[in-house]
Amino acid sequence: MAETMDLFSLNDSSNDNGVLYVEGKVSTIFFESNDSFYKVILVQVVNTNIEWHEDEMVITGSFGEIIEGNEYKFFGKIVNHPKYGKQFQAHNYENNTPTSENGLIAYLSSDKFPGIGKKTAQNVVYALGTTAINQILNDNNVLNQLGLSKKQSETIVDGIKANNGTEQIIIGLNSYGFGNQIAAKIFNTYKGDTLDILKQNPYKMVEDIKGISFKRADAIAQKNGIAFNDPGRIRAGIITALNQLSIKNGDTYTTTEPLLNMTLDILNNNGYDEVDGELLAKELINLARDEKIVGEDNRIYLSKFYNYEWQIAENIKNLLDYKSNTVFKTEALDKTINQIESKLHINYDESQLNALKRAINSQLFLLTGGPGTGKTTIIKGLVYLFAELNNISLNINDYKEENFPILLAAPTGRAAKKMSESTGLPANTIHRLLGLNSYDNNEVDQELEGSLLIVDEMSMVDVDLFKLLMSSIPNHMKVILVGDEDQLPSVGPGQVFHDLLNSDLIPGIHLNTIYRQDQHSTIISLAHDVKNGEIPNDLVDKKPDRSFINCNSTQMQSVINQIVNKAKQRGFSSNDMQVLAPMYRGESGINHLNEIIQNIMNPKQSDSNDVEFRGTIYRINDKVIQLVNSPENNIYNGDIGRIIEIENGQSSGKDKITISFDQNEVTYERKDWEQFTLAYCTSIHKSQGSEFKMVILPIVPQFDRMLQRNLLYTAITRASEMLIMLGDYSSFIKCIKNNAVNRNTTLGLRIKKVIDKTNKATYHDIDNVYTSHKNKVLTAELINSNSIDPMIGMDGIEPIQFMKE
Ligand SMILES: Nc1ncnc2c1ncn2[C@@H]1O[C@H](COP(=O)(O)OP(=O)(O)OP(=O)(O)O)[C@@H](O)[C@H]1O
Repeated sequence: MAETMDLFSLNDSSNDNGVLYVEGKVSTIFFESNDSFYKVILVQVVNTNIEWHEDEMVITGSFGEIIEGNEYKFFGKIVNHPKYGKQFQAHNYENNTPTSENGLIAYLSSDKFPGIGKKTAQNVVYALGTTAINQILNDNNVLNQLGLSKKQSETIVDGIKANNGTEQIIIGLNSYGFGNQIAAKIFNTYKGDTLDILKQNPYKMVEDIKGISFKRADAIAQKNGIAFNDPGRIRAGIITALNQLSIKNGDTYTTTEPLLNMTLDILNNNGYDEVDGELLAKELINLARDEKIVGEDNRIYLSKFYNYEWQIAENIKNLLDYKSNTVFKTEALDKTINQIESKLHINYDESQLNALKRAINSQLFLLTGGPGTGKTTIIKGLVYLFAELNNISLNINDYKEENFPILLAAPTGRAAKKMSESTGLPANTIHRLLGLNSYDNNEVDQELEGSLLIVDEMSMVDVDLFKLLMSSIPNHMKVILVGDEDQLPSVGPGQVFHDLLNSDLIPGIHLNTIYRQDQHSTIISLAHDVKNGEIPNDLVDKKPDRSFINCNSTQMQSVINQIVNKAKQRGFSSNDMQVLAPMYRGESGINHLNEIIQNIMNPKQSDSNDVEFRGTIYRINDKVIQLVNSPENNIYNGDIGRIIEIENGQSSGKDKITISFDQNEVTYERKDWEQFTLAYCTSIHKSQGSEFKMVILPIVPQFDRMLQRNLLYTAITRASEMLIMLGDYSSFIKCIKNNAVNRNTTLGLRIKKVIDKTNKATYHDIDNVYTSHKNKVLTAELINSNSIDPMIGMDGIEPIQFMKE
């Protein structure tokens, strides 16, 4: 039986069964959280079964609306708070304010229950007694025998849920063990229906609420006796599989075989019976009907990604269609660019001049090029050109009342800082620019204000963030997107910059001449060789700025030890020096290398206040990296900081680590320590957007699955002065030869469809969801697969069922 059902029977205090309780009148609410139900209250104790000799007691827990002056009964345990002393931690509670029959009748016949008169209310109360409300909440069928009309029953049930339900819902959520914030999220999503949904289809939460995993829903469902082949379970399995596949592969869509394989993996786990393939195919169709997923040709999308790609394409079209009143003539441009060249002491080359002139006259422009080809130089030139031509002051002190009209942004804090340093103007992360101040934000309320937007490090922008960015850009704003398309794609799904460039429909330029290179610098030319798939003859030769040390995995520890020790002796700080590796696990993986380097760069001192978290030791002065976006703290995935304070929990009851980042300091409680890790060695993915004086790059056969050209290219291009490659020569060669397969995305296709006037198809009239692809989707691929029954979905399903209604 559901746990919530048990809870409601707690009203009878004879049922306390040794559970500790405190009954009392609430005198004050000390604290009430804004984003959860957590409260700290002071209660005048009336009755309790714990050892308590004082009149008052502090009680904490998740409560709905607590009314001062009302009496409640709290169930829980005594805890000893290091600062505040003994408190009662409640996991459950009930309103004890006595309910008389007359009071209940007056309540049910009040205007909260339109259409219910005194007589009907009496009817209900006389039949069910003073626990009527709880009984109805528990099972509204108790009203069936009372001769009420359907409408009357509905009014009573809905009214009780709306008016009285919160308390019961929160108790119910407490009993399922949800933390405060997630409980508040669930309640705010389902309101009065919360407990019904948890009881009948907890899997719905997987579709609706970020942070509820399939496993969590499975555990609740199991308690509530929901069958392994329940449609809700299968749907949630499919949605979870689609999500996991897009996270794992970076794709915006998948195809049947991987989807079905992963769905079955998820569903048939935890000792559950095997789910019948036909049921799975049926729910796939239902999900498409409910517009949770979309099928097109042989592709299957989460609706979100399908819609995002179309929306981005339409936003791009709107920008490109915008007819600006001011088109600058070539002579005017030449003259102004000349002046800027003198001011900045630079002579732009032909393609740079071309980039400046075309970008300034385009509403949307793409600028790409490898390292040192002048992207930053052009960003600065464009800012000056735009300001000069539009008579705009670049002195931000002149903008006391109005916003600065030129917006500069990048996906990470570090990249934004670099932009700001090179232009002398303010730059922001894209999250900050859009005012996204929480992890869950997926809507932007306001359009951006300004006349020019330049975004750098575009290769790191995923489809979610780009959709948000594009939807907040007004059509009159000029947009310049800058990046290096040969770098690794974004961590999140999509390959936006690659798709924009390859659509061939958006104006743009590819800078090819390498400028940041003197006679002694060979790193950049190596990067360009790698990018072009060429194996340089001198890859392993010792150069003034790079070297290659041949070693195998077992020698890695000793080699890294020697290199880092030597670099330290030569005055390199841990900020100047960055070890980059592709994977976390293994002898040459990030975790192990971090341990080795931590011992050299920040060894244990007799008085160091070390703390441990999941096998990693942290101490003051450790270099650490943020692993998730935390817009509320203005800290983003990939930001590097240093531990400046460790508070050991003896005095406060909570362990805390304070980290200083470029932009600010953040204090993390132990529960949030998974948000960062040591950063002496970081992943190549996370190093995007950053540059280091010395890069140490171990590449070994153990990294096999990751050995791709864009990985090596990204790593090499992080080094500004020195590059030390070590490991296995043939693994380096494998990287150069392996030009990574692109991600599965269709943004380019959407852009072509939306922009290409000859092709009439648009988002709104594409009507090919599963159309006629039954055979392709559910037979050919599956028959080729040994792991799946080739007849999945074939029995009893007609092609018409695959069509969107
Ligand atoms: N036309 C030019 N003449 C002389 N020097 C130039 C020219 N263009 C760029 N440079 C110089 O080349 C160096 C690299 O340029 P820049 O930093 O703009 O390249 P980038 O493409 O942004 O590189 P990265 O992506 O690695 O940051 C800079 O020192 C810059 O001043």
